[in-house]
Amino acid sequence: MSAVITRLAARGDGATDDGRHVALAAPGDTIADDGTILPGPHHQIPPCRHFPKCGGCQLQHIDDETFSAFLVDRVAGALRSQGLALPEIRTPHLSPPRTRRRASLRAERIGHRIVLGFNEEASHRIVDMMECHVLAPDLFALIAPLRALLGTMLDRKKGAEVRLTRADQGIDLLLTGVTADGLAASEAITEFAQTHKIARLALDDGFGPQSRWEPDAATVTLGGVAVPLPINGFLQATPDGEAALVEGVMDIVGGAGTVADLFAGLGTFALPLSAQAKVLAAEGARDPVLALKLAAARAGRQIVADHRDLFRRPYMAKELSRFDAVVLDPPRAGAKEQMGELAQADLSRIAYVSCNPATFARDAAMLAASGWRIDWIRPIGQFRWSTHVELVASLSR
Ligand SMILES: C[S@@+](CC[C@H](N)C(=O)[O-])C[C@H]1O[C@@H](n2cnc3c(N)ncnc32)[C@H](O)[C@@H]1O
Repeated sequence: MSAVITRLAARGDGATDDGRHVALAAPGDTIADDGTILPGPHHQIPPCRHFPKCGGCQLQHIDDETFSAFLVDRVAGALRSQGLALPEIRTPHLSPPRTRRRASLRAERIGHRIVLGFNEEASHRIVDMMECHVLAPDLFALIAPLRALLGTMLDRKKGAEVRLTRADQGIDLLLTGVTADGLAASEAITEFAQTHKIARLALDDGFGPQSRWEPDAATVTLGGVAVPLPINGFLQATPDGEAALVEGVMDIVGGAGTVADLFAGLGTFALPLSAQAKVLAAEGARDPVLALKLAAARAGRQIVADHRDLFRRPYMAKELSRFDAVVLDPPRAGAKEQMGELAQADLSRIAYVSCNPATFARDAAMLAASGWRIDWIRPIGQFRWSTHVELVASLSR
């Protein structure tokens, strides 16, 4: 019996109403008796030759309308599984193709060749990247030259990791698992960095990252303030994704006079907020806290940066009650340890930014049990064509 795909499952497989999962099928496709996928109106031709082998994208075979619906479904499904009523779910933001400004790639020597790219889907094998429809052009332009550079420093037995992040001054590169001893290696690094106008090139051979090239201190501008960019510092994946998240957060807590920004990183939200409000920015990693402190002081922004592990030492309800509003943007694990105190705080507004709908829904259910309600949620598809879903949510009481 042929069957029709009616939705996408969480991992991106097409699913029928009777629970059959079919890889690479889109909603509206028909599955013939012999398993052939007969494309429907939402099935598009994947733009990249590496799809579906490359683990960077799982959903290039669906159109944007279906990708948006997938993001909404993932958020709604997570809320339902916690028994939460569905709030208004706003139209998702989708990052356009070729806008990703940070990426973590793998490299390996195979025979005389250096292969460099994302891992294959569910595998340790690397897809040697010849084109990419998600990386921004300035990041992709470095792929071929990086193969040549890695050829001079990659050990035959070991793989390497290549992290690229766009700083204000150019691309910030971190190469992990390579050795570059001796004059020839140093000269190769300098020549590469000069030729490609690299902002910083750091190497980590197992003893921590060491900067080998940084003619001007690398910075990233957040909320109009240049912040020193730590090696391997966290930035939202795309500039437009960051803007959509900041817009959502400002919408929720914009008028507040005092705001606590929990899991603040380099100040993606704290810095724009500090143009009008006094901000407490709490963050568990030392380097971003120091960077934000320095940048805020130089710019005369009213930010107190607190180096604090919010899993082990969450803020107490009494401390949070001093603020008009709270912004939180925890890692994928969510912020369970902080929720009990947050739920009890004398506050009326929370902006919750999440990179994991499941932990967001769990945390929101803890808030809902104390009388908080979710006003609206906007899914954010920063990782275009991937199953990675982010969101910004407004909670109040
Ligand atoms: C998703 S990032 C968000 C950073 C920032 N809000 C932004 O948008 O750029 C999560 C942040 O939480 C921090 N973090 C992770 N575990 C933490 C903990 N236990 N306590 C405090 N911060 C933590 C990470 O270092 C990271 O900066």
